[in-house]
Amino acid sequence: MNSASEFEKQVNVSRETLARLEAYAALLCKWNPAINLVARSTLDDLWSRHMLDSAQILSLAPKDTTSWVDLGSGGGFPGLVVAAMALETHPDLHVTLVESDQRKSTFLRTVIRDLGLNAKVVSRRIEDVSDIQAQVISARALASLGQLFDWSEAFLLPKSVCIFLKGATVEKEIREALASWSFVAEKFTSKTDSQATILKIGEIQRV
Ligand SMILES: C[S@@+](CC[C@H](N)C(=O)[O-])C[C@H]1O[C@@H](n2cnc3c(N)ncnc32)[C@H](O)[C@@H]1O
Repeated sequence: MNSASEFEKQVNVSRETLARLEAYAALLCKWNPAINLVARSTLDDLWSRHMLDSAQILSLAPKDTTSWVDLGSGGGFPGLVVAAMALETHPDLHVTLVESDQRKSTFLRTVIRDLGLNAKVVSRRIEDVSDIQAQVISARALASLGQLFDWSEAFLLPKSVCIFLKGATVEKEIREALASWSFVAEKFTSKTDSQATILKIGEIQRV
């Protein structure tokens, strides 16, 4: 899938949402040579590898979700895609993107401003943020599951869920995380990569 129209066939979005995502894609392609937001080799497949991969997680969030934190957002995946789609489906949802790289943060703020998204960027290291909690915490391509739990702990509310996009090592990561954490995980096969798993995790507690 290398175009917005193919994306549209897989995800039910309005014309306005698709136009927002196209504007985001155009900004990403413009900025990418300078600050390497995504691997250059994946740009030809932007709509599947990045847009659809990110889009598939919004429907996993509880319907009443109003607060979402995306850790290590990089070029905005999945957080910016969630924020762009949420304007249509979750109008009260606010997304916080935590990204320590200053140039990537500038890019993220530019997209948020240009697209009018209900989102903000916290340009600090995740481990230094202690004043933000959210109902959903997401991350993609950031760290092992155990490290993600360590980082997510400060952001958790009593009923928060974590939605993490994981690769082929997911079972090993779950086994290792169980040494320090108890949790209930639902697994979903990714629509974009049969080797990838989306974890929706609740009831997270340190043991
Ligand atoms: C491999 S990239 C993945 C980006 C994006 N989530 C994606 O899937 O395309 C990891 C991102 O996390 C950021 N990052 C890594 N460690 C971090 C930390 N401790 N605090 C904040 N950001 C961090 C990096 O700057 C980088 O942009």
